[in-house]
Amino acid sequence: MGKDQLMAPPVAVLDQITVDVLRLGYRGEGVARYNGFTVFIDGALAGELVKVQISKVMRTFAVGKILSIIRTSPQRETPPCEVFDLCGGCQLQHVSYDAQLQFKQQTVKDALERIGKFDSEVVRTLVLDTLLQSDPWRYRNKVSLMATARSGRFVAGFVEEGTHEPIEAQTCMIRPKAYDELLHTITTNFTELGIRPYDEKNRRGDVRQLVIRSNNANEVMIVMITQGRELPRAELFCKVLAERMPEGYRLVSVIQQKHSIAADSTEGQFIKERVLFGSPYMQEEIAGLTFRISASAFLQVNPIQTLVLYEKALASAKLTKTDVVFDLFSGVGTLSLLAARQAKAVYGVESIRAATEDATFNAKNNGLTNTQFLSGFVEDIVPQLVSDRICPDVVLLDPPRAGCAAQVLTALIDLAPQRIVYISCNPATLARDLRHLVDGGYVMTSIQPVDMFPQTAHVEVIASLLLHDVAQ
Ligand SMILES: C[S@@+](CC[C@H](N)C(=O)[O-])C[C@H]1O[C@@H](n2cnc3c(N)ncnc32)[C@H](O)[C@@H]1O
Repeated sequence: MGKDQLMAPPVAVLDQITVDVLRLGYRGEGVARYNGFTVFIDGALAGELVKVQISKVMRTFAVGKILSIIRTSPQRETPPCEVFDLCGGCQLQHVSYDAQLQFKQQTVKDALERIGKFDSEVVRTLVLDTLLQSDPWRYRNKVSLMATARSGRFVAGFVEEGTHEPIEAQTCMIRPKAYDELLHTITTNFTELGIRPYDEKNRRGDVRQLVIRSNNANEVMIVMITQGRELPRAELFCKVLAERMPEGYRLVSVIQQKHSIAADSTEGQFIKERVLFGSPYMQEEIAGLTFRISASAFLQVNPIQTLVLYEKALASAKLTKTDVVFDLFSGVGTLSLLAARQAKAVYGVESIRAATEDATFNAKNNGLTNTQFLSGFVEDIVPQLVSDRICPDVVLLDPPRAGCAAQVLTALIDLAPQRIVYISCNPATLARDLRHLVDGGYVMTSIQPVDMFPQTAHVEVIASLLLHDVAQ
């Protein structure tokens, strides 16, 4: 049992205390100690002295709100976004960009030491500086917005932290400026045509979530996640929207994704998709290849940093024309096809069927004949590949935040590829999985944080590993 768990909390709700902020926590919140007890303070920066009012007390920590900043950090900046304090989208707009990059590097180091139990000296030498984005604003090519009704108007926005409540804002500093006008057009159009937001309380209405995606050519896909029924006047909605696109933008696709929403849950379950306008896909150009992307398929959301991420990952993979590659969690085959240009053969594995179909199409469309994409869970497909005696020289891994299942890592250790390049969006699960691989005979050669999500506390990491025998 930790020391904190043994002591009675030295603070109560509404107490006012003054504390030195020691560091940022992994969500970007300030972390302080008060009489040996941990206090988390949103918006406080390391090195600041802050007066705080306690808002919540738990057994091992308390949460406080800043009343005043007595000593201000030189890293503090004025957030340009008017709703920064409310919105759950960004956590670090109040931190200078240099300090954001350092914070992300430190988050990765902390996870490797704390969760992976790696030696601090090893971590210090392996974890490189975070790769920056030269213009760290308005980078997203996709936003997912919650819908609600306010005073008879249709409203859609990022949600307030810890709630399902969308925030109304004139603009958002991490999406393209043209999305402001586009969103205004969509929501006005919805209101005028009687397309209603889904109401969680009485379980009525249509659109629960609105997804806007665009590509390098400013072509736009709109996805409406709705409950079961057909959308009223959908055809007219699409026609008006296509006519009123922001200058330089073109509507290429409007999709309704129907979800059932169970009576005892707010979670929806995907039922089927209906193309209301244009194509079921959008296109994107990445490093000289063209990709088609279905509405339900994953694509990296920061196109500029995606190039940096893939270039670094492939440089670490050191592919040659004799290498057989597994690209696990392959999405629409972006990394697989880039790898296929340098390797003998690439096997991609992806659980979303539409994404796997996109990947197969993309390979053919780009004239790459040395790839095969398998639809299913990595946990099921990797053993099948093993039983077919297909052994990789190199494995690329890019799982979701949960990381890799232990059985997948164990299977990879048995397969013993010479190199593993693990791309992760969650340092905690990465650290856990690296420990598994290192205990299984791999040596970490570099850990490269990449800033894919400026202004947020999220960090992407490329971990490169060599089989121990090769590393010797
Ligand atoms: C972080 S994305 C990476 C996709 C791709 N590498 C890219 O850069 O676009 C993770 C992908 O893994 C898929 N996925 C999630 N869990 C999976 C599993 N257990 N087996 C196979 N694919 C899975 C998701 O659908 C998603 O496409």
